[in-house]
Amino acid sequence: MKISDLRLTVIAMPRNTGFVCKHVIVEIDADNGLTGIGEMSDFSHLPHYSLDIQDMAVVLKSILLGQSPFDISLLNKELLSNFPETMFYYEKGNFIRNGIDAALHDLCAKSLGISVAEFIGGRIKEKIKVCYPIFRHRFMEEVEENLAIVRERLSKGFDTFRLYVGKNLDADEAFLAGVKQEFGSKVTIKSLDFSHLLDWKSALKATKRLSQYDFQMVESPAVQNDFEGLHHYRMNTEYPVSEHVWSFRQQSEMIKHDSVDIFNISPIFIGGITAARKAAAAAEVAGKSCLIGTTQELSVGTAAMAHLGSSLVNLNYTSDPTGPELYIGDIVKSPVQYEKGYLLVPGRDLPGLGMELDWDQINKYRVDDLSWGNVSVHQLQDRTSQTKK
Ligand SMILES: O=C(O)C(=O)C[C@@H](O)[C@H](O)C(=O)O
Ligand SMILES: [Mg+2]
Ligand SMILES: [Mg+2]
Repeated sequence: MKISDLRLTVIAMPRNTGFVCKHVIVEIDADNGLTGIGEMSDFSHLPHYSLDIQDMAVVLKSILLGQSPFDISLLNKELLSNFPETMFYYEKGNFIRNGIDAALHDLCAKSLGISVAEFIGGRIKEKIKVCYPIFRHRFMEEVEENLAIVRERLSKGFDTFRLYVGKNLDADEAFLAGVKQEFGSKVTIKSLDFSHLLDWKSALKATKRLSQYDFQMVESPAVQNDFEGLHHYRMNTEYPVSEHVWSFRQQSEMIKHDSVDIFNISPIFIGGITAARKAAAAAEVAGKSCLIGTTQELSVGTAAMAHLGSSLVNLNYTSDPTGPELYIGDIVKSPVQYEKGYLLVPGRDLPGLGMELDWDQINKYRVDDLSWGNVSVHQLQDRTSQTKK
């Protein structure tokens, strides 16, 4: 089997909040007539520049065409040469590598008539506990809006949530108090996510203030790549600490500095299933746990994470992929399924990722390029369409 062609299609998908995320659907054709699909998810993150999609396709074809899709390690090495790791959370080169690597996994598994989970080592679990995101409060009036989201999601079986915090601690506190009062033990707050907005001491002070309420762990309580700061924070709190993995060098520093309890591993942020498996293996060797994070993918990207999560022996914490529940639409005929707050891993009977593109939906949401609309930094940080300053 040889790779014969590649196509990239840009999608602009609004969230229920009105915030629009741009994703790129990847199709890799093989000379046996099969097509592998992948997803470069959510380019709508800082930094505020965009990539030329036509030029990206030319570069990727120069790397992939004529190659065997089974040479996944070699092709990942080539992709890494072209789109190197950086020490930055939202490095767009990782998004590119992720979409290609997922499509290669889909293509190879399809050609063998097996699912991606089987292709990467088999299934430890058939469903993955996830939590629904409550985005950051900037104003007190957002508290009631967010309690209404919890109410609505609980009615749909989501009993676990994660809260982005740190911009308005009065509102964060009011929300946590409201959850405790209205829902009690029916609702679990998995984590407070500081999103690297505060230095470690400010995050520690905020954590102590909010610790009168119930939550299980804390994520990103220091500025990016402050490995010592994460360690200082971690030594001064009883909460497990998680951090996203955005490069092997960064993960290596976090292991050396004993910065975290949990590695938040998402294929999108480390550049694919192949790289994510290496990061999970490094975590296992270092005696650390993992959770599957998210950039909030569509169903193709979410399915890739479900297959990955299914195969991990150290996936010991509630994970985050809930993208298909956040967007107003999707781009596949049968979106991934959630049941009682679990993401269901596509069945063994479905080859590859188990996803089939829906071109009616794709044509409904497709756009020409990754150019930005009129969007502000706070909207990008908090994934909101709200314009109130
Ligand atoms: O855990 C996180 O941090 C995120 O989920 C980051 C979010 O910004 C996510 O990428 C999103 O687009 O909602
Ligand atoms: Mg996070
Ligand atoms: Mg995102």
